[in-house]
Amino acid sequence: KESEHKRRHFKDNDMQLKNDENNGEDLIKPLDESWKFDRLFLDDEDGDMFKKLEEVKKIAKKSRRKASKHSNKKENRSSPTKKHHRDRRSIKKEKHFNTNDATHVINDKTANLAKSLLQEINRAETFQQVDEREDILNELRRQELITTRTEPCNPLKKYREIDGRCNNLLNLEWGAAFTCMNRLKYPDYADELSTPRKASSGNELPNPRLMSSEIHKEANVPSAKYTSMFMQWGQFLSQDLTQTSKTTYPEETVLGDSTFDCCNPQETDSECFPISIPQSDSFYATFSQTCLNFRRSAKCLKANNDVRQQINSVTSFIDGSQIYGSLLNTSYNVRRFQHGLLKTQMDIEGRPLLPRSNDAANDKCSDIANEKYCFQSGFSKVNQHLGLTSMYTLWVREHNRIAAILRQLNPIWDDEQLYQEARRIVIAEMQAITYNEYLRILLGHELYHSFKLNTRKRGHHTDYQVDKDPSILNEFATAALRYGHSLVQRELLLVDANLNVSSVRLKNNYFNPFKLYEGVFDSVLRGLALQPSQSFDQYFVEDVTRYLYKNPVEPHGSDLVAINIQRGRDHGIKGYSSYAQMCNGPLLSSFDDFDKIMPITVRKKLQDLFESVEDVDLFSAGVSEYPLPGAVVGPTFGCIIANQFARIKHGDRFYFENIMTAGSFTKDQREELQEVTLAGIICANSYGIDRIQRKVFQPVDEKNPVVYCDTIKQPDWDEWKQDH
Ligand code: HEM
Ligand SMILES: [Ca+2]
Repeated sequence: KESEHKRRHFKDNDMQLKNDENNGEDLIKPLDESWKFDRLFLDDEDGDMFKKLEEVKKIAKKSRRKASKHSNKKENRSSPTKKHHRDRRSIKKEKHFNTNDATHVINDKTANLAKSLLQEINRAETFQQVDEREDILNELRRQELITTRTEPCNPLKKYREIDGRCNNLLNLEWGAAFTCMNRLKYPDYADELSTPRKASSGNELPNPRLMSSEIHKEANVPSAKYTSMFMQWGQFLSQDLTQTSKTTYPEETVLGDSTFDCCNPQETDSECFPISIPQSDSFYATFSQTCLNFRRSAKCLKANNDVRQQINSVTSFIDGSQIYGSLLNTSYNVRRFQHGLLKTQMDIEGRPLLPRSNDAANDKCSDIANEKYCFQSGFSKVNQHLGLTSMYTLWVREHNRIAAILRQLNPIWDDEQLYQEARRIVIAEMQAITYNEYLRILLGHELYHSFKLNTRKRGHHTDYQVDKDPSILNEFATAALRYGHSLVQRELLLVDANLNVSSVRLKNNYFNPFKLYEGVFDSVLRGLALQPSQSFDQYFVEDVTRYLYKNPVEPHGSDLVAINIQRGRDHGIKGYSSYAQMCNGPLLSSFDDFDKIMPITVRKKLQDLFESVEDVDLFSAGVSEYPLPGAVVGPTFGCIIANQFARIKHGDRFYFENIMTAGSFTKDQREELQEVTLAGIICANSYGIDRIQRKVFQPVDEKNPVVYCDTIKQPDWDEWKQDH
């Protein structure tokens, strides 16, 4: 009787999805209350655990079969060539849009966004099947890194798996580390399967370094609206969500980037895809530099067909994986295994820092000869620059602070329970800051609300939606979220307790986090909160376009903008116009249409460089769009970003505002967490900061004055006393 009951649920859900497809109005339609996977288990607490696991497996199998049937159909329909023609035809058919600026572009938006989100739910199935080819799994097992993979999921477990598996109990690998990225649009490879995108005529696309130096020039335009803390949160968050793997195996990801010198003519690696520097280049030519190193992202072995996909080596969820790691062995490396704490070491003032790198000889950062050690965390880029390393430090401190509070409240909890409970709280705090503070500013009112990204205040909750695929979208990782590169400043300010200011130039300090040992943590955070970031626009600072990762013995570095453009082509990301159309409806059928969305100067350059409107790279045009009203980004990046954050909110079984799931907080706990702010976290974890503005992503002004830390609300941790 019970299984019949469950079957009925599944059937209902099929119908529900069909209805959803016909309904373009409601963006994310809540499914019927009875259709809550966790509830099937939670309602029946005495049931036999083994039977439940069997049930989960059966259901997962069934859904895979369904997905594969579905995807076969889809594949036929969207074979690259047919799809190509369809796109062309529809571009011709649609009307020109007759608006004057980005404000009007979104008028028609809600219905279109809704449609695109629903279409993607189907696409997700095409790209995200779990392929259990034994040879691949064996290879992964051999690496002995993905240890949790062979264990069955426990649907009642209160804590997330480190590798993100078992979050979605119907699709166990959705959002897990080391799975294929998802996509909004079918990839556009020159050979339709794998080779980097070319112009629609078959010719080469414009040179990425030329585009960078012509369109994305160096310019210093500080923002009046957001601080460097906003930039820093964006980068920190991006490292929780996505890291495209350069290698097929997890253990090589740290070193993968620079082990091949693709500019060396002797290098025969087939994955090399170097960027040539035009002879006319006014900067690199002075150093007789003719090439920038670039190696293609690895092909995802789990993809279910021959069309190349890329690998996300971290968990797609906001789950603190940059702190805790995305693989079990990384997570063990950073734990102290005592009182639930993470490992730390002390600065000269006796304040906690991240632990020492556990591979100083090979981390390409530590200077062992001079006894200077870089830091270790859950993610390999932690040492990239001082602002980033400080943000990581803040969160390791926060974890240990919470673990200590919990231990006081519940002295009987052991290391594992303290670690997991502190981790669960820290993740909730990161989610609260992201949805409540960060996205509100990034996306502006329209997109933020239409994608239901708001965190609800007191008394409210969210419902998990098992049909939402949280996996990171390639377009989000490879173009839209890289919007943040436009916000990066040349220098990082250090502001001491007496407001004396000094600065550290980015280009001279890549992978040079040693100042933290001297006790600059507080000064870095004050600097991030007080300094404006660069504006979001087509311009970038030279510290990233000429000196990226410059090492002390070289006069120049690489060019991040050229790399972003090349990366888009490497991943077969379609041209900008197809995303602009998907997001906003209006068609960009001639270059003149661009004038409504971005500066004329940019349009003219694009027109000079590109043969055809549909060839323009997504990253390049996306960063050039005018911002939406009240937002940082423009309509196309905004829509891709909102879409992704909707997926990892509604499609995360452990999202902190969910009720009726294995990992749900109590109502009172949830309400405490809903009010967490980054200002509060900074106050609680820095020894010398006693005042700060409440909204740290926005500059200090009359509406956002500097206030004393003790006036900033902190959660009431008594709610976590076990028998409370
Ligand atoms: C000083 C600041 C920053 C530096 C030096 C930096 C540098 C880099 C580099 C070198 C890459 C790899 C590029 C490639 O090989 O394709 C990258 C990727 C990326 N960056 Fe940044 N970045 C910075 C800030 C930011 C910010 C503020 C954001 C977002 C708000 C951001 C978002 C991303 C994303 C989403 C990726 C792609 C990750 C992936 O999936 O592989 N970055 N960045
Ligand atoms: Ca993550």
